[in-house]
Amino acid sequence: MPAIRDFEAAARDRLDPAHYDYFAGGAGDEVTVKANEAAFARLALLPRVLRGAGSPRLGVTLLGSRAAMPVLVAPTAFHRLADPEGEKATARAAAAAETIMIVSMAATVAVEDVAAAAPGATLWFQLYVQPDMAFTEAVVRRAEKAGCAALVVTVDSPARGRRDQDVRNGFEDLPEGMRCENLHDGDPESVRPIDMSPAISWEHVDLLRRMTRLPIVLKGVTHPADARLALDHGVSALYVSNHGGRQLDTVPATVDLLPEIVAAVGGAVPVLMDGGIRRGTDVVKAMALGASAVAVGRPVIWGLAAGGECGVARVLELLRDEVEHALTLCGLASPHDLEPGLVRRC
Ligand SMILES: Cc1cc2nc3c(=O)[nH]c(=O)nc-3n(C[C@H](O)[C@H](O)[C@H](O)COP(=O)(O)O)c2cc1C
Ligand SMILES: CCCCC(=O)C(=O)O
Repeated sequence: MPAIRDFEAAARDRLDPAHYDYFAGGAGDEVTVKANEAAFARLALLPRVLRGAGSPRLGVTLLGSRAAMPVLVAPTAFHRLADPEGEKATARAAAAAETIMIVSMAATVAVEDVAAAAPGATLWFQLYVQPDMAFTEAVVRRAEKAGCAALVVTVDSPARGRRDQDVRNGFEDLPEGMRCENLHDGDPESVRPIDMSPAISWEHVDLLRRMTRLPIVLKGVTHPADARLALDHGVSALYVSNHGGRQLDTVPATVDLLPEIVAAVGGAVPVLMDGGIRRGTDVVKAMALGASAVAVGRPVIWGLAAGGECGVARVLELLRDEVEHALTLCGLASPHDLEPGLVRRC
């Protein structure tokens, strides 16, 4: 299969339709879901020629974690709905691609088991701060102990997104035999439901900062004023995301938000982004507009549903090859050489 789109088609064929809809869908009228991809199509690339750049090198280092390419695995929930091995398969594929996997707090395999299944994988842990801070701390300790190298705190979810298609499908809960294995405090018998709380505030970020030595990445920032506030609260990186259009509908496309956030951050910390990346050229555009790296959510799930670990490995390899090819055609030796002049709005 030569493109991510083919994996999506294969995943649609294989998945229970309600599960496909859960993975593919978004909030409200899915304005943001569509906008994320459409925005990349509206950006044109203006390559340079005769630069003698040679073959590009794709490696990046983010918060002390090394990745062989600037494409990370975004945190996504419920991988066992796509493949029986679930997050273990994803982690093995991420390790093979030598990239970073951000393990979701809502994973269907415990973070300890994900780490054990993929020795050598670089894992970061995504956290939904729970109002019970003692419980939150227990989960953070589990992630630290499992060897996760950063804490990605998702802040775009003070409530769950309203996803009409899930309501129509009656998709409310995981099937028998699957649970969110990271939602306990060390006692696997006591898995709790995820509590999305509107009371979460900057104070919780400060508490987390004091709680752990792990670098904190704030995921789901879209407003430049919040980007500046995040710096005041000592975060190690920002992650521009609208949750793949699954939380607040009609938030702008993330790639369109990047320039303002990057300007607000002024190089103080790395800026990651996700939303709508389906091609190597999308990666190049986002990085030209100032992203230090990007992440992919649904493409990984399509790979997992289509072919388990091999499917994810192939999706990551495809993206790697496409980024390398796009950089070559832009006359660049590295993603670090990307700059805004390479992108035109059309
Ligand atoms: C099925 C699914 C589950 C997700 N689960 C989580 C999650 O548990 N935590 C989180 O921070 N983001 C979650 N996200 C959002 C992703 O991290 C990411 O922001 C989004 O998928 C990026 O857009 P893309 O799918 O177009 O690449 C989820 C996204 C999808 C599609
Ligand atoms: C309670 C699991 C949340 C998963 C999530 O973030 C999503 O479906 O977008």
